[in-house]
Order: sequence, then structure tokens, then C-alpha cells
Amino acid sequence: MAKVRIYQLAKELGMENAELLEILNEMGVSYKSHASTLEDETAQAVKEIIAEQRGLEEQRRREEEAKRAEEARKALPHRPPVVVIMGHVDHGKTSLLDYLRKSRIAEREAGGITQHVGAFEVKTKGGTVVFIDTPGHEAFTSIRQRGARVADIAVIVIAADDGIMPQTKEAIAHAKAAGAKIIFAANKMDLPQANLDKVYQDLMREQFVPEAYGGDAIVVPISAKTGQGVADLLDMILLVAELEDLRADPEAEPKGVILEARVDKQAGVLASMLVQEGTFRVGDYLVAGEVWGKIRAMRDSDDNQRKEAPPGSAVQVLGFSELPHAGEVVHWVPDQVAAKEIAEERILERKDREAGAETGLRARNIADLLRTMKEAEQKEINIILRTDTQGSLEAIQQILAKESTEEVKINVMFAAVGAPAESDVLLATTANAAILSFGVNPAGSVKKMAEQKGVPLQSFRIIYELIDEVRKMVRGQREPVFKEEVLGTAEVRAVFKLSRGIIAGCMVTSGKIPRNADIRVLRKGKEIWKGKIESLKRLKDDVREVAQGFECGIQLEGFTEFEEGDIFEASQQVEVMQS
Ligand SMILES: Nc1nc2c(ncn2[C@@H]2O[C@H](COP(=O)(O)OP(=O)(O)OP(=O)(O)O)[C@@H](O)[C@H]2O)c(=O)[nH]1
Repeated sequence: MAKVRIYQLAKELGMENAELLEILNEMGVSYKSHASTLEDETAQAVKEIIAEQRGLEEQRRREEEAKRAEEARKALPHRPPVVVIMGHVDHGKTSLLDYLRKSRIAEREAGGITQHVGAFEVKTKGGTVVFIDTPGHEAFTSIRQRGARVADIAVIVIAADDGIMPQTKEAIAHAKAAGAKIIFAANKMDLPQANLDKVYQDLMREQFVPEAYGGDAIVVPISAKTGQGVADLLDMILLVAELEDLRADPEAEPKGVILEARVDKQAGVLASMLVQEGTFRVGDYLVAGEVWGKIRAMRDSDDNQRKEAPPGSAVQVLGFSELPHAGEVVHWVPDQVAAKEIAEERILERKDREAGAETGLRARNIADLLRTMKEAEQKEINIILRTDTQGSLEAIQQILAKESTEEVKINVMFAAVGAPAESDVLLATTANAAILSFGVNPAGSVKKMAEQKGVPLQSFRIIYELIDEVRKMVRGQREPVFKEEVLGTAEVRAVFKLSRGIIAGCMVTSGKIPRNADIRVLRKGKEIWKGKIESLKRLKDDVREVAQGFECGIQLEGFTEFEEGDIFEASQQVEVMQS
């Protein structure tokens, strides 16, 4: 290796000569001037010292930044916690919501009208709590799916005369997947057959150790009928919220989420929105997914007209151009031009995506899931397990428990008897999970939903095969197998030499030529080149694909020696589904 002079090394390291000379002095290296040469080992040692110094500086800088960000956050005002109520059928979700709603009506003057705005506030001495007005995980997960995190806390209602039931477990899995804190409400405590101990024991079986047993799972005994314990539940919610230190900036650029939306014959589109950051004001422009709007009026759950909606408020917004989807994130935009532009852009993007999906992409399978996991460096394989009997469920869980390795953990996030359901697909979507079923088959509608949402769903009839599939997932050994699929052909009818390059004027003679396809150039039946398309144009426009019977201009990436009569064959690699 050539020896390096001091000034050369300084330049290479991006520092002043004087700085480098100082480091050399500290190292006790002798030199005459900055033009002196250094031994290889010395140069290497200098590089290491500098790298270390810079690494430390970078680390210090990051720590400073994190500290500043945390300080800035601490300076913001608190916001109320947002709570969703979940649980098994008939365990009392609706009754609890009704009780909470009523208690707040009672607090106000008699005869007050309430307005359904998707969420309502309960004010206590300890603070305000916002409750999502629809029970159950469907509403909750469909909101989550669009990327918005809505609920900070999930209250999971368990009827104390019944204990933990399948949907209770499902609710737990959903709440965990969404990263919400969980509080259990043991309901129906007014009934003589209520058995709090059974609830505790059921929870232990689900790996939740109640505080009463020395653990940290919060369980509040309540009665949604008499109201007993509901105040304690509110206190607990506020306590958990305090620990979570929930804050939001009322001055930030406003952001919210659509809770629900409907069309009113007279008023037009009415959308319920939960404000998460900043303050929305009447007259503001906003975009929710592909829909834009201008806030003409806002109303809260007490039926008050509101000019402003700060973080934590739920309001009904009048002024959307069309119906926004529940769960869509709402962004503030400065004016109508921007609002329309963003909404239109999103529509185009979606159409492109849909068209892209049509050009030969298939349902995601486990190999895709593994790739996503690898990219995300996810070290846990999330599985939803569905089986025909309790016996097989337990057997499979026991075997799976032994299949986790140090690097990859198998996390059975939800396991139940019965066919995979739509709610499983929703859960799998939020948690990037695969659904594996044994001895039960999902309904067609569930399969279709899984395909649409890109959730891998596989059914097995032999336990060993299911386990084997999981083992392959753990080892990441499931290498995908690809085969080539021909999509179409085009014949070169003319060759144009233009300023932007040499273009083949083609006629698509079969199938279609998509812009992103692989191209093989055939001359007299023999392949003379293989590669990608540089540009695909119809008339003057860039297009995504050209169908049979149409002319187009094709420019290839790095190949210009095509001639009239050559055939361009378009193909793509498709993954072969392995059973
Ligand atoms: N005794 C008693 N009954 C209750 C209590 N809470 C709910 N119930 C009753 O339990 C039944 C189911 O209550 P809901 O509130 O409809 O239960 P849910 O969980 O919303 O049910 P779904 O909406 O069907 O999932 C109703 O008959 C309620 O009156 C309670 O604390 N005590």
C-alpha cells in the first residue's frame, strides 16, 4: 500500500492539517511537516481514533437531540386518554358505555341533547376521559388498519358470572397488537353468581397476573347496571394515562382521525373526527384519504357548535366533499388548491396500485411475509391459530412452544377453536401475522378478505405439516421458487433515431406489454438480448402498459441494435405457490 502524506490523510478524513498534526502530537508520532509521509500502521491508527471520536460525537449529538425532543414534549400540555371498550358478546360493553354516557348527561342540566359524534368525553375531578362510542374490536381495528393509532387504553369487559370467553381472548390479542394499555373490568358484580376469583384465575391462564395476586394486571370490579365501581374504573384509566404521560401540542399542524362518517339527506356528509394534534378551526381545509373538505361547522357530543377543536376533542365535521372512510387520517391543508391536489393525487396513486396488482400480482403467501419480516428485522413470527377441537389446539400450541429459537420467537397471538374469521384477518393485518388453520376451512369471504389485505392464510389437515411450515418460517428456509410467465409480444415495425435515443416503433401483437416487464428481444426466433424497458410511450405519453392491437414506442435499457421484424417478448417472474 502506498504511503500517505499527512495533508493527504487530512483531506481524506475531511479535516484541517493542523487538527491532524495535533492528533499526531498526542499520539507521539514525529514528523517534519504536513508533507511528511506516515507509516501505514500510523495512518490506520489515526483513522481508527478519528472514527471513534466521530462515533462518540454522533452518539452525543443524538442523545442531545433526544433530550431536547423529550424536553420539548414535556413542555406540552397533557391530553385526555382515548379509551375503547372491548369484550365478549353480552359481557356488558354497551351497558358500560350507556352508563358512562348517562352519568355525564346527569351531570349536566336535565333535558340536554346528546349528539353521536363517534366519541364522548367523561369529565371527572381527576381529568377527562374520551371514550370511543362503538364497542368491539371491529371498529377499533378498521381504524387501526389505515395506520392511525386511536385508542391509548383498551378496557376489556369480562362478565364475572361467565369469565374469559373466546372473544375476550380475541380482544386481548387486538389490544396488544395495537399497542394499547389494557385494563380489565370484571362486570356484573351485582349478580349473586359473580365470581371475581374465577376471573382472576382465567386471567392467570392468559398470562395476566392480577394485582390482587401480586402481579401488574389491573382488574376493576364493576357493575354497568348499578354503576358500582365505575368511578374506580375511571380513576384507573386516569392513573394509567398519567403513567403514559400523554401529551399533544394544540399549536401543532392539526391532525386527526375519522371515527365514522355518514350522509345526511339534509346536511350532506357528516364525519366524526377525533383531533389528535393541533387545533382545527371552522374555515380550515382538510384532507382525509382521497376526500377533501372545508370545515363549515363543527359540533361536539353535547350538541354545542364549536369554532375550535383542540387535541382530544371529538367533533362532527360538516364540509367534506364526499364520504371519508373510518380510520382515515385527517390532515390540515393550507388552502383549497392544495386540498384538491392531494386528494386527486391519492386517487391516482390508488388506481396505479390497483392496476399494478392486476398485472399479475397474486395473494401474499408466507414467503412474502417472511421477506417483510426480514426487511423489518422482525424477530417474532406472529401466528393466529385456528383448529377443529380444543385437543388439537392445545397439542399444536405445545409443539409450537418448543419451536422458538433464540433468534426467532414464535408468538401465537391468538388461538381458538373454529374456522378463521374476518376478525382474524383484521388482527393479522395489524400485527403482520399469518393465519394457520388445522382441520377447519375458512369461509370463501374470509379467504377473499385475506387475499385483499395480503394476509397469508393456510389450512392444514396434518399436524406435522403445519408444524413443518412454522419450522420453515423460523429457519427462513422457505426460498421462493419463481417461474417466468409470458405476458405479451410486440413486433418492431420501425426504428426511430430521436434526440432522446433510439426508439423501436412497435405493434403489440399479443397480450400486453407492461412498462415494468422483463423484455427478451427475439430475432428469427433466437434470443439476442434480455433486459428491461427504459421508456414506454403511446403517442407522446408515458404509459404503464400497452395492450394488443395498439402501437407504441419502446426504448430499451442499454440496447439499441434492434431491427424491423424483431419480436419483443414481455414476461415477468411469478412466484410458484408451494403447498
Ligand atoms: N346484572 C347485570 N347485568 C348486566 C350488567 N351489564 C350488562 N348486563 C346485561 O347483560 C346483557 C348484555 O349486555 P350488553 O351491554 O348488551 O353487552 P355487550 O357486551 O354490549 O353485548 P354485544 O353488544 O352483544 O356484544 C344485557 O341484558 C345487560 O342488561 C351488569 O353489570 N349487571
